[in-house]
Amino acid sequence: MNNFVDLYDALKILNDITVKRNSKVINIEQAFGKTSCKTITSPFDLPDCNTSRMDGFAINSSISDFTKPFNVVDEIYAGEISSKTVKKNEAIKVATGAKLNDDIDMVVPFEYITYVDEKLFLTPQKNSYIQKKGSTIKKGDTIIEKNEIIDHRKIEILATLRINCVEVYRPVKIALISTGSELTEYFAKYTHILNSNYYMISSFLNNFDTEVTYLGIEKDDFESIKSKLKINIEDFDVLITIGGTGYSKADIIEDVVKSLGGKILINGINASPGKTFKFALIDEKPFFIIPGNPHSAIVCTELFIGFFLRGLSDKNLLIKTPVKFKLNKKQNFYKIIKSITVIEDDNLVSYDLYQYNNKGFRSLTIVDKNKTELNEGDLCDTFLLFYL
Ligand SMILES: Nc1nc2c(c(=O)[nH]1)N[C@H]1C(S)=C(S)[C@@H](COP(=O)(O)OP(=O)(O)OC[C@H]3O[C@@H](n4cnc5c(N)ncnc54)[C@H](O)[C@@H]3O)O[C@H]1N2
Ligand code: MOO
Repeated sequence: MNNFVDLYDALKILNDITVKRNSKVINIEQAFGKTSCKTITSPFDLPDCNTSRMDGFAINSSISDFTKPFNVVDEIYAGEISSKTVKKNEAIKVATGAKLNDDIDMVVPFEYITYVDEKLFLTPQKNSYIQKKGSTIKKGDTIIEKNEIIDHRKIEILATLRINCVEVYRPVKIALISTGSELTEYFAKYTHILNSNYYMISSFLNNFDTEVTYLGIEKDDFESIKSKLKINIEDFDVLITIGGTGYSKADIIEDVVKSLGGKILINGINASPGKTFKFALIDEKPFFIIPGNPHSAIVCTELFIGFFLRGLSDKNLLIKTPVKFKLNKKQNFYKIIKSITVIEDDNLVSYDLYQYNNKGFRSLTIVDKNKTELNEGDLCDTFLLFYL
């Protein structure tokens, strides 16, 4: 009964789990928040030739005499290139973004020109105002790493590089099952307990790249739970059940996992809430067994499922923040607090959710197992979820 897995070992186990996910090719407009399944490199230098950073006159300063006037031989706009070569004291009127031939070594911005007797004089510049070929990105540079989550900044670069499609992982397909003979879906049925955990978990999962299928409520009964899992294992990447982790019912889930040839890797942890959380692999598929108690269900969903889903692409998931609350707790057990992490005086600090119900990172604060007393200002591991 007491072979709890240490909380940090449990997180490590979850971090090492990989999910086999199929891929699909999508247009970059749909790529925000998706995970690239390939490394993408640049097909060419960016810019692909020298370009002007300013509106002004492009010249070959090394052969020109600035005490003499300049002749304008051509005019070009952004993206255009001139067929002319600039000779001594010749200039091409250029717009920002115009392409420059190799003989041009300086652009004199419009602010630094004068006309004397309608003749154009240019003031030499310290800065060349030329963006060099390949200075932003070199051909072959990595633009997006394998397993990187694509954002709008990277999408802009992909578009500039004329890459309009990317291969990304399909959303993680998750099956969700509530267990408990006492549960109901009907809001008006007051004789039963409403399946509120379903709303919590499904809305949480919708923040990730997932496709969630709700498979309904099953009674606390070995055969019902077993057959529900058995017929669905093949179609999903991840399975989640809620409830039935406590001492009266735990055997059912454990027996179901064993009867399906699965292996329980986490059978309770030394943390509160979360003591009865379990995790198994069935046919190599991750199976999260979340406690039914709603407070515990929230914490376990955020920490274990959130950690797992984020861990599929992210590496550094925990940061240290000072807390703004105190508490006493029992030794040898971690305490997990639903917190809100905010910026104060340029630093992140974590408040107990019930002290600070406002804008900030939804987070979990992990109070170390060795502590019996936590004071304001003490540093704790913090798992940041999302900013709301
Ligand atoms: N003798 C002991 N009993 C319990 C212990 C213990 O150490 N010794 N641990 C407690 C802890 S900690 C937890 S957590 C719960 C785990 O219980 P289960 O996972 O088996 O959950 P249930 O018994 O099915 O339900 C508990 C509670 O939560 C309600 N519930 C369940 N599912 C949902 C749902 N989908 N939506 C809303 N509410 C739900 C359920 O009706 C019960 O009220 O065990 C303790 N017991
Ligand atoms: O497993 Mo219970 O989660 O300690 O609240």
